Amino acid sequence: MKNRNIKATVFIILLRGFIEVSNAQSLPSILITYHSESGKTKAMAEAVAEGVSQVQGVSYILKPISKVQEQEILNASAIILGSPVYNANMAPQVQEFINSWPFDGRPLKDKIGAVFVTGGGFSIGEEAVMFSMIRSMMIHGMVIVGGEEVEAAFGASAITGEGEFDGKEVQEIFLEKAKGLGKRVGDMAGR
Ligand SMILES: Cc1cc2nc3c(=O)[nH]c(=O)nc-3n(C[C@H](O)[C@H](O)[C@H](O)COP(=O)(O)O)c2cc1C
Repeated sequence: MKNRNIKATVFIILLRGFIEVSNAQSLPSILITYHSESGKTKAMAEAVAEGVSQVQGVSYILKPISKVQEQEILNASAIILGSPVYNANMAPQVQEFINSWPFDGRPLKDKIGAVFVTGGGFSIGEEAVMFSMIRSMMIHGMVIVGGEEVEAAFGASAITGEGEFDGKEVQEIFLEKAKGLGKRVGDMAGR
């Protein structure tokens, strides 16, 4: 009798573990990925992740583009991509990353896409870079989502090197835009 009880208990524990793992695997997964040399775009990526984490029923992966595996791109329901502005372009590493995305059969079609950037100054490339990344996502057939507020309509951006924003950590006003972007993408991916 005692043996039977032990077997039943072990079976229930294993079954619960199996159900938990299956649930975790079936949650929509959001890939938040970025390139960052001096930490500003990384700080925005972490704020995006904080926003996603406010949404129930979705999971996320947060990592630099250099660490992303192709399978993580294919598994993702949404990709939120961040770049610093370099001479009014996305960082070359981000362009290379996009160029590496699988295209045959359009496996990224209908995935959600969203972007965030950091740039040194106002109106010297941030919006151009957001649209550049958005355009590439659209070539893949992705569905683009902007931020929660009109101030992040095309994605979240932060100014990191001009006037009062120079020489500091990324300011809260910009991190809030990133959180809003993460939350909105999380909401959409969960639907
Ligand atoms: C080579 C280079 C070119 C840059 N060009 C621009 C630019 O055209 N416009 C802009 O707003 N900021 C420009 N910046 C500033 C960076 O975009 C800004 O410092 C950014 O926040 C850095 O992000 P990170 O800390 O994630 O590396 C440039 C920086 C570098 C290193």
